[in-house]
Amino acid sequence: MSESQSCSHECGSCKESCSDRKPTSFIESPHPMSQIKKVIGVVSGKGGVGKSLVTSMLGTLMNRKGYQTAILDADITGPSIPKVFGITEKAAGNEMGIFPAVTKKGLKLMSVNLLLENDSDPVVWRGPVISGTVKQFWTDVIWEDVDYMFIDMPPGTGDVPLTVFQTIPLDGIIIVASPQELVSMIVAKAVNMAKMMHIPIIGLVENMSYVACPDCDKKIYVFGESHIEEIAKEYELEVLAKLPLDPKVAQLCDSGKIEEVEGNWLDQAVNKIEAL
Ligand SMILES: Nc1ncnc2c1ncn2[C@@H]1O[C@H](COP(=O)(O)OP(=O)(O)OP(=O)(O)O)[C@@H](O)[C@H]1O
Repeated sequence: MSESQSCSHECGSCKESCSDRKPTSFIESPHPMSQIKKVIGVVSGKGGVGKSLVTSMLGTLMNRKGYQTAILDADITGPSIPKVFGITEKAAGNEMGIFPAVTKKGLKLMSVNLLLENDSDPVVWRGPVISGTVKQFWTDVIWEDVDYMFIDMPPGTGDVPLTVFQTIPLDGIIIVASPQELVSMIVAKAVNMAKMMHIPIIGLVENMSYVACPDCDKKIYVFGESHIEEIAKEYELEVLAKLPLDPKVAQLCDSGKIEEVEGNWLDQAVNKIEAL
């Protein structure tokens, strides 16, 4: 019920129970010189499942299709995006803002590793400082003319993913999981967090799903049969891809050449993103 006839509509001064109270939005505006059309978060319930790989491959594929593409590396304590693209130079900036690095094929990137003196310097920062840095990657970086921005989210459901969900207007998220995670409650936590925050889930990607035999192409399910279809059904989500564990892909990541990746595993995900 509305508090009184004399409601000022300034919700900060009214009681929590007031029915006219509007939910507080923490969404931040990007830099005034930025133009960003769609923003997609790439999320995982825990670390090391291939979230950065999926982010980099999706960025590469959208860029190959002719879209202006960017990656914001929000994984502040475990940044891996510059390395897989072979970027070693530091970010430049002036009084107007910070400029993202640009890869060989023209993808724009921002990561904490572009700001640290040495790539191996640890980020020993408190949570609010880490969250503040992610926010600044959105507000202070000049993201000119971007059709699709992918955000490599920090793993889990903690403080920093929460900040990203609250401050950056995401058009949707893709959840990446390994076969082992799909039999645990970890994926469910990521799905439920997105639902709580009203962020649309574009779909699920299973990484390290199988190994293809180099001689006969037979799929070997090293971690047992996949459970992704059951999870997708339970949460009414779409399965976008099943990525193999592929030594060629690992080698491209290690040598900073992810933009040379081949394979059509993520085609369905790309189509879904284009249709957003
Ligand atoms: N399908 C795959 N085939 C080969 N190597 C892979 C595959 N997926 C991931 N890797 C390798 O596994 C390592 C971890 O992957 P990645 O950095 O993408 O995980 P992550 O989920 O982003 O981890 P974190 O959240 O800890 O940053 C990387 O060295 C990557 O090259």
